[in-house]
Amino acid sequence: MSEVILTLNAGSTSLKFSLFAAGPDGVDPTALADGEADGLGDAPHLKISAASGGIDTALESGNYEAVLARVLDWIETHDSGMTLIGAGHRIVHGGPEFAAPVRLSKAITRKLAALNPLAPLHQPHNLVPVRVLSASHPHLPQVACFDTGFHASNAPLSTRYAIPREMHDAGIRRYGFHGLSYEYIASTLPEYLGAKANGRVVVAHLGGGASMCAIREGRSVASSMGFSAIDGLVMATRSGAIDPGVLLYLMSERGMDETALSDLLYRRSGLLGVSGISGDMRTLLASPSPEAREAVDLFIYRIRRELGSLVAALGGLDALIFTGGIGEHAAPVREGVCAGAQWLGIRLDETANQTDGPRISDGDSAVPVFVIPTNEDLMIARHTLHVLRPAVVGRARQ
Ligand SMILES: Nc1ncnc2c1ncn2[C@@H]1O[C@H](COP(=O)(O)OP(=O)(O)O)[C@@H](O)[C@H]1O
Ligand SMILES: CC(=O)OP(=O)(O)O
Ligand SMILES: [Mg+2]
Repeated sequence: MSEVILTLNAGSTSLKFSLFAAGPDGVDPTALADGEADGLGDAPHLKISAASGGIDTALESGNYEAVLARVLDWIETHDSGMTLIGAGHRIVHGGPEFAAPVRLSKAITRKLAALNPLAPLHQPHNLVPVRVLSASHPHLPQVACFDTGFHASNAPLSTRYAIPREMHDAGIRRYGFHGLSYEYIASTLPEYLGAKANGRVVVAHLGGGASMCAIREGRSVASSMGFSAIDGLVMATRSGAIDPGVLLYLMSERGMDETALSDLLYRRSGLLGVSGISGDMRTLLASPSPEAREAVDLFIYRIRRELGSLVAALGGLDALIFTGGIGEHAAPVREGVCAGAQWLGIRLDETANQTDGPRISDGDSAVPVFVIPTNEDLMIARHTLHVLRPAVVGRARQ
């Protein structure tokens, strides 16, 4: 009978999940299965991949209750004898109060729901499976793992906006996101960098949401995202950094209110807004349209500039890492970034870049450049086990 952890990463139209066997103390949990329910808005579809046999099927209902029930049913009826001992959730925002992973209670879940306006594209969706599981499995321990948590090591100065102190004290400050991804990457650095793993590293997490993080001695020093997951780089449909004066102008001259601005900044901008075609990097790279080319060029240009800023925060650079769907698979994007980083002594190995690395810098490069696949789910499973371990061990002894 193997004890398993379910990890969940819920978005607006998709629910990604993985199952890990807990394993003995001190040993990494082992992946048993992973899956995704997508098209939850219109054409719900569930796919589970497992060595022991998965499923790939349309769903009658896209509501989270039905989807989660189906996943739990698969776990319970699967013949490998799995016992679910806990669920770990990616929760995008921990606000000023939560940085370390925490076992969820009703009171904590309510506090996290109060942060919904800070991450409207993520937080409300992240919390739906928490409530669904609390209702269907009231005794199953659930753990929240925060995307903001890894950046708790940022120096106070780097978290501050130049606004009145009272506002900073009320939580209006930089947080940073994609922390589970960065923490996982930081944990793999010794394998790729040896002694340099403790040095100054910039990681570019380039996916639907995109950000960059400066890491020193395995800890976050600064990030391109701030108070919300809009700041910094160009993203699939998010603008990234924008002069706040533009927003004031749109309010006064175009009568745009909070709802309209939120829709603009989160859903109609970024690669989609500039190209007018798509927010998907694969589509843009394959498109002959000049607007698609310009969107990709802007994406790359902003990464180059952010790289300079993060190198300044670190006082130098010992390694550059690409991760996330685009970072791991889009060779032309990495090529563009590295071509603009020659001033740092970076030299690309074009052949290695075409085959996604892992090492994509050549022998003459002053700074090694790697492609490292991220694994947010494993990071959630590690945290969840760490939080639950005393309870799990306690229960086993009863
Ligand atoms: N082979 C590829 N070439 C270029 N872009 C890719 C490739 N594979 C995936 N991507 C891009 O990765 C992005 C999704 O990244 P991912 O990290 O999976 O996103 P998210 O976690 O935000 O859902 C999409 O823009 C997709 O086009
Ligand atoms: C924080 C964030 O942008 O997350 P995602 O990349 O999943 O959209
Ligand atoms: Mg992601």
